[in-house]
Amino acid sequence: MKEPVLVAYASRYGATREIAEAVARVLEARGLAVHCCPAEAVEALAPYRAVVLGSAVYEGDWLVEASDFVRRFAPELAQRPLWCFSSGTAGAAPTETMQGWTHPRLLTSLFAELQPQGHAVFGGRLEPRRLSVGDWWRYPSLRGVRGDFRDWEAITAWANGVADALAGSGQGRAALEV
Ligand SMILES: Cc1cc2nc3c(=O)[nH]c(=O)nc-3n(C[C@H](O)[C@H](O)[C@H](O)COP(=O)(O)O)c2cc1C
Repeated sequence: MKEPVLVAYASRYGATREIAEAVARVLEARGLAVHCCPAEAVEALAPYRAVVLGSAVYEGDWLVEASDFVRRFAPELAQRPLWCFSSGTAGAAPTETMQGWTHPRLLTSLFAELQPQGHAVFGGRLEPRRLSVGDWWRYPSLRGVRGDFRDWEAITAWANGVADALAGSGQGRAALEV
């Protein structure tokens, strides 16, 4: 059996974890061995043939667990096919911070260096009753924005694109964007 694909995620309230799990299920259904876990739990990339890394977006950036993952494993990530996805309310929320958000600010240079095969931005989930008091008060412009904006069809299609690329050349250079 080929080495597994790692699906690593950073998630504060579970929405991004569930997207990562859906991506992992699609890859598994396509016959790939997959390991899906929180980014901070990954100790080495040596066992993996490819990496899918997803993070929730908070105040315009990825969560620190995902940024740390990229910094910790930059040399190994440069040697493997890498796909990234972000989950946020961008597009669904009428706030300046979120509109037009596409890439994590702090990671722009690292993204240029690592050249992921694709970076998808998926709608996330924002349920005020789930938020910590800190998050609720820290981001007043979010008030009034609520709902589950995750598009499972788009997520499944993107994951199938990742599987296609891995099955095709073994490296999959095709850029996949949603
Ligand atoms: C305090 C706070 C800040 C947020 N900032 C952004 C943002 O800048 N851009 C965005 O698209 N979504 C933003 N969101 C929405 C979250 O990214 C979205 O709810 C995401 O799906 C949460 O994922 P999680 O449950 O995995 O943590 C923010 C949410 C909160 C509570």
